[in-house]
Amino acid sequence: MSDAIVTATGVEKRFDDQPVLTGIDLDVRPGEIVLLMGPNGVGKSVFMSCLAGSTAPDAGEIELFDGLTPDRSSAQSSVMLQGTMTDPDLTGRENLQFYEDLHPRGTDEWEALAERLELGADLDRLVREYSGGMERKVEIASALSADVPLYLLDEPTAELDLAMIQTLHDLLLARRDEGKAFLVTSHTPLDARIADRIAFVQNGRVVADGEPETLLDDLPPVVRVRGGVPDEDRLLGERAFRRGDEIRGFLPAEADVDAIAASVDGDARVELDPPSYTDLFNYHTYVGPEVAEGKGTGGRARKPVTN
Ligand SMILES: Nc1ncnc2c1ncn2[C@@H]1O[C@H](COP(=O)(O)OP(=O)(O)OP(=O)(O)O)[C@@H](O)[C@H]1O
Repeated sequence: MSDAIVTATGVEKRFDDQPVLTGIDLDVRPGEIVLLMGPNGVGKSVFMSCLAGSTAPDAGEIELFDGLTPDRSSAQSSVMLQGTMTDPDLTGRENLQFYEDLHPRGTDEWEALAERLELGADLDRLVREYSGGMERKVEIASALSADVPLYLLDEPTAELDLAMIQTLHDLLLARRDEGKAFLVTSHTPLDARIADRIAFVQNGRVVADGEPETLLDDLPPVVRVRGGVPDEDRLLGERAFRRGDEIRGFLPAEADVDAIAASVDGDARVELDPPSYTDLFNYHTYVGPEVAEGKGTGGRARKPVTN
């Protein structure tokens, strides 16, 4: 029997006959941080708003806690949906107080959270004067101030600087250790550091779901080439992932490092490298197992990330 507090099965959503979600399956259990990753526009926010009860799926089922629908469980979860939480004509403090009053389990913990997020000095300014990152901090402090077992956070680290991302990670990990559950959307590989599980969304469904270490172990070998350009067809996918004069790519099953070394200039260094979270993101977003198995052409979408 599952102890999941979020169970999504076959969730579908289309807009104007344009399919966005084509059958999302996902569970979240108490005391875990689940990261929902995928490139821009893949449907992460649409799925989150289905879980929040603000968008109705066209098909599939969503159960929260003991068989509740999203609209009947809103008191037990706290939701941060991008750009929908603040009133620009109120100050940061007024926005935070409003959320405390609005949410059935709202608390005044937003004051401490605002300090942690270094927003304290700006709390009495109008939100319309805030930067994108400051507005995001108000949304984060609002969502986390409710004392609930489940938090649904849509791209909380977007627009935060690296130090703030670390602070937010610390906040989430501390609550996770108290048994709280988080579903967090992201396209920042850095966020994988705090994930107990990562689910990758592609073409409207979850294409990989597992513990980060397991997902890393399941990747094809990663090869790093420095100071030379290998024949591109020696690496998986249409594109290798370039950063300066360094190229990273995934090794096809039939290839070996020596074959790649033979295809580059004499001075170039070719070596296997342990996979990073960025490699993991690139693989599930831009390459995919169908390419590794020789069933596709790769280059799923847009540009790979290199940080
Ligand atoms: N209300 C709507 N009406 C029509 N199309 C919509 C609506 N909401 C979302 N979409 C479309 O659904 C798709 C998925 O959008 P969504 O915001 O969920 O992507 P995302 O994965 O969260 O992307 P990002 O990482 O950029 O936030 C997009 O093509 C978007 O244009």
